[in-house]
Amino acid sequence: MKQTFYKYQGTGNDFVMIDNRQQIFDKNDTKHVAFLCDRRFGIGADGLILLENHDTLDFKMVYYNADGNESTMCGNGGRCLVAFAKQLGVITDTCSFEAIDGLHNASIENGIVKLQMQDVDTVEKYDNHVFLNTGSPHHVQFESDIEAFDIKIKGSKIRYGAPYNQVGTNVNFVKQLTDSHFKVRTYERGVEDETLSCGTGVTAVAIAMHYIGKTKKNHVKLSVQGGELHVTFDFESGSYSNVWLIGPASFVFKGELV
Ligand SMILES: N[C@H](CCC[C@H](N)C(=O)O)C(=O)O
Repeated sequence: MKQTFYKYQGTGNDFVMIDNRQQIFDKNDTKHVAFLCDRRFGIGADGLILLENHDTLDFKMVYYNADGNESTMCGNGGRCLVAFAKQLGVITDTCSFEAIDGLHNASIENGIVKLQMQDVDTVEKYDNHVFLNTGSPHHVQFESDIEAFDIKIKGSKIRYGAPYNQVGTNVNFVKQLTDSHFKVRTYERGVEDETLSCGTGVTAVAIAMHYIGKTKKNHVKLSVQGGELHVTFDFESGSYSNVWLIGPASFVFKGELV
């Protein structure tokens, strides 16, 4: 049976997108998801996203990492899914959808998607890093040689090491550029390599930098390998709310596998 696949990318974090409102995709076939994401034998992507119907909201998001396993929230994927839903005519310029971490509001204008992320009430500050969950788990630490260090070696060591171990975490390396602008490179769990951008990752970095006092701003710019993202938030009595991830989401390709 012919299946139509789309590809989108958000600041270089790329995804195979499937309109699964008819529920025809086999969600348990991990090998098939990994094949579709394979950059040599398949279509190639950091992850795969299903758009599904929802009883009360505009749609539902199901996210898989490139390793074929369903995973936690993908911020760039969520932004791309909003653009995909608009292309399909499921929405016009605003929407609300359900993802694995709950409800998300979003808007799209001129290819820029604003995605509301979950509130963050807990930020763990350690001597040399910060850990928090922005819909996916994120380890955040400074890296002075951010252009030239070996992210795959350093990132996988942290991702698989204690206390994260097999379940793991995403690992974000940060360099401060100004009082509200940071460079970020991310080693992503489930891709097991650097991605050109990580949406929940830059959201974690923005909040972590504010939490440890490296920025006093509540609008932070993050420069990633694949472009630029913005994160805005409110901070009150130790909690972060009204958190928004803002950036471009672009259609790349539509095709069929027979
Ligand atoms: N690899 C992540 C999920 C995707 C996160 C990233 N692509 C984003 O944009 O947030 C994890 O398994 O925790």
